[in-house]
Amino acid sequence: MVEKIHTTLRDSSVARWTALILLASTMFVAYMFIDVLAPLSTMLETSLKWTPDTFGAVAGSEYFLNVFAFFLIFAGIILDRIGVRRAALVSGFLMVIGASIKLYGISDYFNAGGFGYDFFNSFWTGFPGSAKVACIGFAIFGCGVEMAGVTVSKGIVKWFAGKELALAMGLEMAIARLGVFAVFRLSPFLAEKGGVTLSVGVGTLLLLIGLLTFGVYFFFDKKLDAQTEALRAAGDETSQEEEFRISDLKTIFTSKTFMVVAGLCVLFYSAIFPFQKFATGMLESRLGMTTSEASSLFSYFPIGAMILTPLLGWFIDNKGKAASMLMLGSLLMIVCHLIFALTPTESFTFAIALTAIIVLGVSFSLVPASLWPSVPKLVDNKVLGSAYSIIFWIQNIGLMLTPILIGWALKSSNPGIAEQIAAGEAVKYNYTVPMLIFAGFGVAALLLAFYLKALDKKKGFGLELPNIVK
Ligand SMILES: NCCCC[C@H](N)C(=O)NCC(=O)O
Repeated sequence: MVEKIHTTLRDSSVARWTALILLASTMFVAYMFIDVLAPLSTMLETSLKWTPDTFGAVAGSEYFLNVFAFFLIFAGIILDRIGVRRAALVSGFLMVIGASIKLYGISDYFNAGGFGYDFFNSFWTGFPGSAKVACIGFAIFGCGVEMAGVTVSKGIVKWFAGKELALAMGLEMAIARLGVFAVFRLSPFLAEKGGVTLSVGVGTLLLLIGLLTFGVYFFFDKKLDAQTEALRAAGDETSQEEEFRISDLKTIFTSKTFMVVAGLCVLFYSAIFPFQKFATGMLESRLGMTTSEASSLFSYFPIGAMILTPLLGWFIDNKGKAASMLMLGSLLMIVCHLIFALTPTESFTFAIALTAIIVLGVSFSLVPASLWPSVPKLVDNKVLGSAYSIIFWIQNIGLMLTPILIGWALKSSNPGIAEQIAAGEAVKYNYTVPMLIFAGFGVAALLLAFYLKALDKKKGFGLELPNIVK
């Protein structure tokens, strides 16, 4: 007799949380790689001649193909068509390939005249060949990491919809933040031992392990799909999933509320991720610290977010209030960036810097914890992958342009400093203008958060309501 299945892996909490850990482990190493060079801006300026604008351009290159080649939009469509497990593998491969190219660009072998060195240094000579190769690699890595982000979000909805969705998303982000903490501690340590190549080399190796973790997830996902299919065939699962059509994308682009959420996302994140790239340099300059000390101090930023994001996720699952949290998160961000920008040097102590970093970490948990689980309330499940990828795409435009803008603003507001550093003088950049720009993004995000709350009240999407259906 064939046993009839009434439940799926989704109904087992052990299986559900194991699937989450597998997905989140890859994001842990991916987020490590994103910021592997972030604490090393000073070292890169002396070893590879990367001035702040070069450093900013390399940081922004992560998003280049996603934005200009519309890769992220395709990634969402591909995801909605081929499903979570296959998209996870594609994204994992892209990350490993891109990271390997970036590693080659900054390697001693390349910079001692290795393959391609002459070619990459033969044009646009103001931008080092090492930075050009690093940009190509980071742009490919960027396709992988953003596709992984969309895939993991859809994967979590697949396993946790109607259950602990915001908590699961919060935990996934917490694990990713732990990766940022780890890299701010590990990268300067490794760079001191074996140069920037060792830091990036270890990051690349970890990504390979992340690809294997996605490989293990593949089998979990396959089993869940087989069980869900069996339930459908037996008639226990009533709602047959509708097929995704490209024309469905129109519903996303024409949703005003969705576009407001996307606007808020780009403004908020433009003042967070690009800030991470410049924070070590800013703290070195403002507190007169070494790279390693400044990087260790900044590592508390993701730690605050790591602890709070799952707790806030739990709160949103059970009590709601996501739209209000978006407002509070934007407000806290403005205050912190203004502290970095405007506190006079004599008052900008270690304690003030640490407090502002921790409060910024709180802001960095309030917004992601409330923003990402709100997306399924705004769009149909069949276009969810595309919806996440469109938000990420809009966000990526900001993440690409902001480091370029900040690098340029830093150089322009400090005339002559790059030349003095190149000549070996111990001078520091002044970060006031870049920090004011970050605060400006926060102000715009706050205004949109107010508007979103009003829209939700009028249209009733339930952004302030709990996720758990009792
Ligand atoms: N360089 C940052 C990559 C992560 C961007 C990604 N699109 C995202 O927003 N993830 C959610 C998060 O809060 O980390």
